[in-house]
Amino acid sequence: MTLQPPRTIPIENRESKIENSPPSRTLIEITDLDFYYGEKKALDDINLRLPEKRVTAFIGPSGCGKSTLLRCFNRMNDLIDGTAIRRGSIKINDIDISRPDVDPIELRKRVGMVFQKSNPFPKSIYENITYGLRIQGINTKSRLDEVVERSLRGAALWDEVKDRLHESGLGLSGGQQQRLCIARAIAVGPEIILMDEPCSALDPIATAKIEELIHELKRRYTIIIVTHSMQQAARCSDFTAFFYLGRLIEHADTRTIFMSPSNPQTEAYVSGRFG
Ligand SMILES: Nc1ncnc2c1ncn2[C@@H]1O[C@H](COP(=O)(O)OP(=O)(O)OP(=O)(O)O)[C@@H](O)[C@H]1O
Repeated sequence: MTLQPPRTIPIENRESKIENSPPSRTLIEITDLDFYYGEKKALDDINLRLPEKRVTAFIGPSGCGKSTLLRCFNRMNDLIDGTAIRRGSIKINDIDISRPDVDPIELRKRVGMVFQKSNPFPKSIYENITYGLRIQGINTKSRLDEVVERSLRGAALWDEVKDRLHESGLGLSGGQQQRLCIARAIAVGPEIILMDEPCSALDPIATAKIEELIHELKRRYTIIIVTHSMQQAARCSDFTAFFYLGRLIEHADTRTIFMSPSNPQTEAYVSGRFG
């Protein structure tokens, strides 16, 4: 007897039942977006609306443009020479984020990012969290203490580190470092948190903690997560967008994408037949 891989990912036990949640307004609106690296088109005619205080997963095979689109939301691609949105727009709260009067530094405070590999600064846990506030000129100890505690609690890390706040962030485990990076993003008061394969370097226990945290964070933040793990998308997202060769193939609530996708390419990908 040959064991076949499951054709669909079981999502019956997910706590996140969007069917029972009130509808959420659109926070990010992407219209007719074409994005280029030099002469290479990496995103082709993307139209997508992402709801506030929900988790949206971006899935698709390597090179399909997931990270590129993620980096458009906080204009991180501006840091790469030769990149350009040549057509279309991205609006957050109805404001086109490419407008010349939108300051990318301000934008990145509102749209925080957590990367594949955790990247704490080589500083104490306390300094990691307060760094963004200090460069804004906030130096009052009581205020910084308050933000440190709130951010670490928000990232489910406070109990593990409250007695070693002045030790190096680099002394934490991989999973703790990733939660420290989430706390650092939270500290500057974002609305949106982008996560680019945040668990790909973590073991299953650390991954489960981050997924649990994502579930908590969506009460206050809009989360977009790029993941190669179909199980992770099924477990922790409310909506899923499937990309292929720079195009958005299908976007729907996660249950629909995994249980009854309308596009045959989506079906083939989520059932593990390609990718
Ligand atoms: N800095 C860059 N310069 C030129 N081309 C790039 C750059 N970054 C990405 N690309 C190209 O853009 C396309 C989309 O890449 P992107 O990294 O967004 O895909 P992805 O779906 O996130 O892939 P992966 O799952 O492997 O991370 C690919 O063809 C890639 O080679």
